[in-house]
Amino acid sequence: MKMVLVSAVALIDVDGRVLLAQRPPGKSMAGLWEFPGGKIEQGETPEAALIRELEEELGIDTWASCLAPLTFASHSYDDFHLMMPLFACRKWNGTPRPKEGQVLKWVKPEAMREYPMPAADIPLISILRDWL
Ligand SMILES: Nc1nc2c([nH]c(=O)n2[C@@H]2O[C@H](COP(=O)(O)OP(=O)(O)OP(=O)(O)O)[C@@H](O)[C@H]2O)c(=O)[nH]1
Repeated sequence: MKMVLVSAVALIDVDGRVLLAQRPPGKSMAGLWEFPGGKIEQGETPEAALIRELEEELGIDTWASCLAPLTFASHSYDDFHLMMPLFACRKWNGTPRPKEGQVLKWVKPEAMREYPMPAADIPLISILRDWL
């Protein structure tokens, strides 16, 4: 099966809330809430992919030294297998703004179950809750 590498991040604010982004209509898995991030390009590190995606999607800057490996998702969808490292990040420059039509929401880990997420993300919720 095709292997897709995606790098994702739990951005955590001073109140311990996590940023979720709702996938816009027209995209695959539209309407589901996900962690910011995206596909890792050829020759790119997971950290570099995230730094690039955070600028493109949210207009914020962060650094590899602020990205702490937290856990990962390994999940088979119908047409591909997703391998997705999840980093945690508490420090960045700028205020996250939806640059690609997403809806953004800061969510307490205890409330994340109320936000429908992609199947791959479901096991990550309790890990994040226990860790925060
Ligand atoms: N960023 C992100 N992607 C996720 C999460 N969970 C999950 O299954 N994915 C999947 O990983 C892929 C992310 O790639 P992407 O963000 O570059 O997706 P895209 O919409 O540009 O491309 P696509 O339309 O081919 O899916 C998508 O298939 C997305 O559904 C998550 O929490 N964050």
